[in-house]
Amino acid sequence: MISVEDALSRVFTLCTPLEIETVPLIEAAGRVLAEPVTAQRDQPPFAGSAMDGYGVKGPVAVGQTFTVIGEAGAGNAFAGGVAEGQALRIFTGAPVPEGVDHVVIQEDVTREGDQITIRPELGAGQNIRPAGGDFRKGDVISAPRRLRPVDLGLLAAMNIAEVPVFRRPRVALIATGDELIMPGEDPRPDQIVASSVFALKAMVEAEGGEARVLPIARDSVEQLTEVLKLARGCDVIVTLGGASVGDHDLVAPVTEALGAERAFYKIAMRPGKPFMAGRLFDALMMGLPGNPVSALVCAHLFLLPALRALQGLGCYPAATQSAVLSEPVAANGPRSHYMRAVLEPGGRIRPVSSQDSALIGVLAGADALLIRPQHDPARPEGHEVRYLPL
Ligand SMILES: Nc1nc2c(c(=O)[nH]1)N[C@H]1C(S)=C(S)[C@@H](COP(=O)(O)OP(=O)(O)OC[C@H]3O[C@@H](n4cnc5c(N)ncnc54)[C@H](O)[C@@H]3O)O[C@H]1N2
Ligand code: MOO
Repeated sequence: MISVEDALSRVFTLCTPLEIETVPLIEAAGRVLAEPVTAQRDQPPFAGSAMDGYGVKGPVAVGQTFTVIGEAGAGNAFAGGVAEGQALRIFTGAPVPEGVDHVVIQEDVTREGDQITIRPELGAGQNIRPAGGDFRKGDVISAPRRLRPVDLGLLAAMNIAEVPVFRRPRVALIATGDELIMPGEDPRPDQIVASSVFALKAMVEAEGGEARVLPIARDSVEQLTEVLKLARGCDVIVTLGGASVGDHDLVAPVTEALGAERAFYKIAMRPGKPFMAGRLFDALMMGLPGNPVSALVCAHLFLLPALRALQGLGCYPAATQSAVLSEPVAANGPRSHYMRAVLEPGGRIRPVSSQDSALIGVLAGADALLIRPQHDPARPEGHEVRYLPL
């Protein structure tokens, strides 16, 4: 058995960033920017009013009067200039014309006809946003970068209509087992519902991948072979179950017969020991254990980091955080343990009582995986530990 760290670095050797494609900005949410892009204009592109009021030449004093000579609004610039003693009725977002260096908010003036008088409440601000105060033409957005909603807004403001992004990884998901049915079917007493594939599909999509759920492969060499062949053309092939040593655990022999090169099998971790990875049909192949918690823990630790690497985000383990134990934990054995745990107020963490890897209900009730390193000794309440947020 190899360590989680060793397994992950071997997974990364199987990951090369996918090719770059150009997509319209409107479709770029969550994609990974592949090349730096530069702003096409200054923002704001002109010095503009930050308030509704009157543009004048300062300094401005209480009691001073001005004659209103025109109006400027957002998208409707005032063509002329403003001289001393003159005022321009101006609205938020309007360009400030030549001669105006101060916008007095309308609450601070009294207006009669075309005359305004500055009231005693006069505030201190100039209320003018300088040109380029947000960003300048040529400013660079660096890559790689996962595009968040605010990044799309920024790119739009920079007048960038399409962006270079890494192609989405295509991920085939194959549940295996004679006992499995799909949700909504009428199960026999000895059958169970294929559950983890639904969670995995959502995880893959949340990480920017395109998930293809293939038909359930029954426990026969022919069936599993047929379904695996449907995964040709995908970047990642994920099987669920059939990874262990039982007579019906066919993933290793069948993928090998199809030409898979296995990078490793069995990890010193709990749950998830029978995890395997390698290459099949030019794709990254991952054989996840069947127990739902084992499958999903392996996906957090290996599949999601691999999807990030394929999208050009580099080779990094899943991000962890720290908390303190709210109760003591016993010594850990030779496999690192990813304990289902709940986070509590005050930065504390508590492992739940049942750690059976078949219990998806327990995993759904947890919000963290508390990480116990291999051979970690017993730890008291208050000890600082690392965890993976779920
Ligand atoms: N003699 C040994 N037996 C087992 C070992 C071992 O080292 N020696 N390892 C155990 C560990 S640890 C795990 S984890 C499991 C993993 O086994 P498989 O990957 O072969 O998984 P299956 O046997 O196919 O299924 C296990 C369990 O999970 C259920 N399952 C399968 N697929 C799904 C799915 N898509 N959704 C929901 N549930 C699923 C399946 O019905 C079984 O109950 O092996 C141990 N055995
Ligand atoms: O590795 Mo198994 O995943 O402990 O149940």
